[in-house]
Amino acid sequence: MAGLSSARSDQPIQVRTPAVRVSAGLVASGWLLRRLWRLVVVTAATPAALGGLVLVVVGVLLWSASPLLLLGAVGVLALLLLVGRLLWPQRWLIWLRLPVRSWWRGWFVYRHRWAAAMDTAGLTTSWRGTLWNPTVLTVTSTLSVDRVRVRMLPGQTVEDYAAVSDRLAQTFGATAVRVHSVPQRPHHVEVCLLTADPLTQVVEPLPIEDQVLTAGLPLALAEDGRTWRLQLVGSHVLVVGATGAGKGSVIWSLLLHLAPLIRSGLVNVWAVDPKGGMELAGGRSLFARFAHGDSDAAAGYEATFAEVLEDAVALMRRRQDRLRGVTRLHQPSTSEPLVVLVVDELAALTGWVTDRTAKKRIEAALGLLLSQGRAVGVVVVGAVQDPRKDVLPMRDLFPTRIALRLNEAEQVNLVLGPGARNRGAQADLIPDSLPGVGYVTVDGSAEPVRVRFSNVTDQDIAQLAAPALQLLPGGAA
Ligand SMILES: Nc1ncnc2c1ncn2[C@@H]1O[C@H](COP(=O)(O)OP(=O)(O)OP(=O)(O)O)[C@@H](O)[C@H]1O
Repeated sequence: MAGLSSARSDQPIQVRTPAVRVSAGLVASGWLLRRLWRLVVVTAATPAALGGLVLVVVGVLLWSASPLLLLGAVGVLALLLLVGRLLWPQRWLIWLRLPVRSWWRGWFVYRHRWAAAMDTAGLTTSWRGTLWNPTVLTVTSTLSVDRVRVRMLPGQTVEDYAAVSDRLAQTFGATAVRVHSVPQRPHHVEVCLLTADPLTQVVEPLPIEDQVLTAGLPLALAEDGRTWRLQLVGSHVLVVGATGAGKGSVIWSLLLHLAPLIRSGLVNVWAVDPKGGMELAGGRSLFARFAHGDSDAAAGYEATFAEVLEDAVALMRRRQDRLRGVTRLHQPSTSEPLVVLVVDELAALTGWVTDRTAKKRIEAALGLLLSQGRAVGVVVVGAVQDPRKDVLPMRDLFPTRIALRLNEAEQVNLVLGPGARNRGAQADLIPDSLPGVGYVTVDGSAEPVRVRFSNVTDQDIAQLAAPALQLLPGGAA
């Protein structure tokens, strides 16, 4: 063994492998093959490109048979497209117009200008003398937004793209750019470029649906044209907005979609309207409890609110006793409905209360409900104008937060969470002319979504609160 150790040499070991010499022709063919393979993959993965290719091949075949045949085929195709558009406008849009638009904008707007745009936005990297660009993976267009999925360069983060969103918007002629991470794809980022704003139009109440407690309540339209749904079971909802921002439309949209469930007994709404009942009185017939303050009450104006909240805490505790060890999330039923505590002006229960005893009772009850209520089917939906901590100390206990028009830029992060404004939630820049427009964040998904809540008119409210019409045989009311 001693021989082995004495065999060690102090000479450096040769670790560099000898260079393999490859002919230039081989390298060029390899490069060409890779490019061809990529073209095949991209064509096969893009229905519009595949369809275009098939059309070109058929066109060439027909032309070689007879030019007249090609002309006839083009005429028939144009007629079919026209009929399809008239008879099935939705399918025409989804199957033809949007794929073609995605393909067109993908190649001629984004990939065409991508390298220059990345360079001027500072998103390229130089490494060992080569300039590297993030890669565009896919482009999907709707009529109002282009979603560009990008593979980031090593070392980049989603925040790097969010920081230059204004530059990207200017480069590609978009009205705004939002940047999202992609779940389970840490190397990818989704850059959403807004080409038109569907939220400048007033949104009519969306159709009433069954199963909204599981699918989510369709309360608003998102800027990408999709319906935004509120998952109420298992969440508390905070709505913040300056005066006239449209907080009322959020609460009334919610009540509109809950109304059938209230009538069937699956949901109980307890309404607290500290503004003397001015805002919610129209929905009185829908509420299991309605506290609006009484200026003649012996115990004081705010004592009624404390009482309702304490009753909700007592109910919550009874449910906790029953459900302990049975389930971790209560499922609403007619025997044990979801209790939705709607508070129109939370500040009147927290910051502005003068009666110190009532204030303590309210704060204790609200804190208990917000920290323990959602698992047992007691949820709070609260609206407030001012999100500061001294007005609303427990705002972090709301998993769903909605920021309508706000007065100051600093308020955005207070409501939606740190970094929300950098990610595009500019709630302080929402104009007065767009009530009901706001940004929403839900715990667990970092990106704020821009939406417009449906506008519920006084007429809708009057109909909503009217007792359900009894249908007589033959359909007459
Ligand atoms: N989603 C909406 N779409 C269109 N108009 C809306 C919408 N929401 C509210 N409005 C209009 O904006 C105005 C103010 O709305 P609303 O009363 O709901 O605001 P608010 O935030 O509750 O204000 P305040 O705090 O002063 O009560 C109303 O005239 C209403 O018609």
